[in-house]
Amino acid sequence: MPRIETDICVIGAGSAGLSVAAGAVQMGARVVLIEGHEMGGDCLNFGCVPSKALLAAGHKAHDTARGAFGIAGHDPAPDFAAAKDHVRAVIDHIAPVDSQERFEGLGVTVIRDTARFLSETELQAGDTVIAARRFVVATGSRPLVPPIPGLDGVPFHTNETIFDLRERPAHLIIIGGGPIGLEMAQAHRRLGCRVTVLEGAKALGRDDPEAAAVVLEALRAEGIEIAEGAQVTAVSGTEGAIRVETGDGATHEGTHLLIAVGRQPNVEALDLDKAHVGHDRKGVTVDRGMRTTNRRVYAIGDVAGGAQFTHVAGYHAGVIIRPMLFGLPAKARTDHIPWATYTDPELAQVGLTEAEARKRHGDRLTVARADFAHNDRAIATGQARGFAKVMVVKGRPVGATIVGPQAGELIQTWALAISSGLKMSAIAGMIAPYPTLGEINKRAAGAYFSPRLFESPLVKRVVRFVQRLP
Ligand SMILES: Cc1cc2nc3c(=O)[nH]c(=O)nc-3n(C[C@H](O)[C@H](O)[C@H](O)COP(=O)(O)OP(=O)(O)OC[C@H]3O[C@@H](n4cnc5c(N)ncnc54)[C@H](O)[C@@H]3O)c2cc1C
Ligand SMILES: NC(=O)c1ccc[n+]([C@@H]2O[C@H](COP(=O)([O-])OP(=O)(O)OC[C@H]3O[C@@H](n4cnc5c(N)ncnc54)[C@H](O)[C@@H]3O)[C@@H](O)[C@H]2O)c1
Repeated sequence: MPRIETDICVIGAGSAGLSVAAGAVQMGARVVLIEGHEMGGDCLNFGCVPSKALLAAGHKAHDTARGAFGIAGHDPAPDFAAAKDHVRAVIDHIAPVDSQERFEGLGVTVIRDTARFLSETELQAGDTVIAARRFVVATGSRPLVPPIPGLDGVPFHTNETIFDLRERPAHLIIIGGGPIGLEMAQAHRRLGCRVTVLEGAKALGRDDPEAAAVVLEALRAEGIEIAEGAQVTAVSGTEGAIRVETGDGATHEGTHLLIAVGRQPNVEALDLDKAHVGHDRKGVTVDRGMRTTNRRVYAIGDVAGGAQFTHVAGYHAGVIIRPMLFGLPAKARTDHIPWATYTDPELAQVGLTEAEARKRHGDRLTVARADFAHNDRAIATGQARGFAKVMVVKGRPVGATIVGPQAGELIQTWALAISSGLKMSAIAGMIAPYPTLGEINKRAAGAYFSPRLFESPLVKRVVRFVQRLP
């Protein structure tokens, strides 16, 4: 049996594994990368990339249909299969960056097979045994398929199959009102499908409720039916005629079904027990340095059971490079991680939500806000709905929520402020070009200072005193 001795063995060529492999090999380590399925993992093949490409097609159809500013809209008759061609073309465009050829060109040994541990220091992929100084488990997650009665006898889609569907579903029922469910709901609605979302609790339940409400109102106004508190209890039917029953006694009928109720870590195939790597239902158990219960083994990205985003997977990779390559300590932070849901309007968050900040900081919290209704660029472009609010403690932001146009871009100001410990004065003192959507951030910072300036008796006394001077 072939045997490889290496410095670092990475399992999984998704966002997390690719980032660590590319970084480590370019800094001089010998790296083996093992991938059992598609290079690029979920984000490229079944996640971020296809979902944003499909949303882009949907947004284009919507804008064409709507018209505005004296320009007539017209029925774009969206070609569903052509939209899927766009999705495929986008994946193909990006794929070379994540490809086996590119990584081999960097000097990584790539093995295309499923990996499983043999012991604390060795694993096997295909017929090759790999012994490594350090292992990185970056095996990601897959869609959770809940044990709903009847589901095993009904055809359904997940994020792993929905992007291959080339015929437009007449009526798509989506179980789950999280980011996957709602992004897919809007993309399909705008491409001409009828869409029903069945959410067992609150849609976008991890986000600020006030901001989530803005998104939900916009989606409902487009004709997407969103039922909250609608836990799915039974599914029946065949392709083209699906029936879904919910705990509130309602029955929903549609032609296609998408399951989007969360994720499940990919741990089963790894034989983690043989390596003495602890794990549970949420994923591999890690400490703040992303180290598992076996000190030679790290776990990063979705499989580590924390926030499940591509940028978090990349961040984890950066955190473990320090100890693995340089023997230096490193800990992952979570207080500065942003995320965005790419519906129209977008919803973005970094740090604490208002409710979390209130719970943690009580009366020390100030919430500063600004509305897109007063942002001249948003008004000019007909996008003046939504707001930014910033949670501030002792003059520094501890969280920010933005719902509105380009929220995923705009949140980056606050992501920088929180990750670098900047004060609100840094944002208030920044000059933003006029007229930009980004002015909303400066305005929110200004809103933090205005009561302190305009409602302060001390300020007024000082001003009156200075005015008496010659
Ligand atoms: C529909 C959808 C939309 C999303 N949109 C966004 C978004 O807009 N922004 C964002 O930040 N995040 C988004 N995400 C989340 C993002 O895709 C994940 O957080 C990210 O892909 C996690 O990267 P990862 O490397 O941890 O795992 P993955 O990308 O899942 O990669 C893990 C890899 O490991 C391989 N593997 C598993 N087990 C083994 C084994 N035993 N041996 C060998 N190989 C193995 C798998 O085949 C896979 O290629 C989205 C997810 C979905 C599903
Ligand atoms: N824009 C982005 O960054 C983006 C986009 C998509 C996905 N993601 C990542 O993927 C992860 C998974 O997304 P998701 O939307 O699948 O999961 P999620 O956990 O965020 O949402 C799933 C929803 O399904 C509901 N649900 C569960 N069981 C149900 C049932 N039987 N009936 C009705 N509703 C039920 C839950 O209450 C929940 O609101 C996200 O947490 C995120 O990390 C990110």
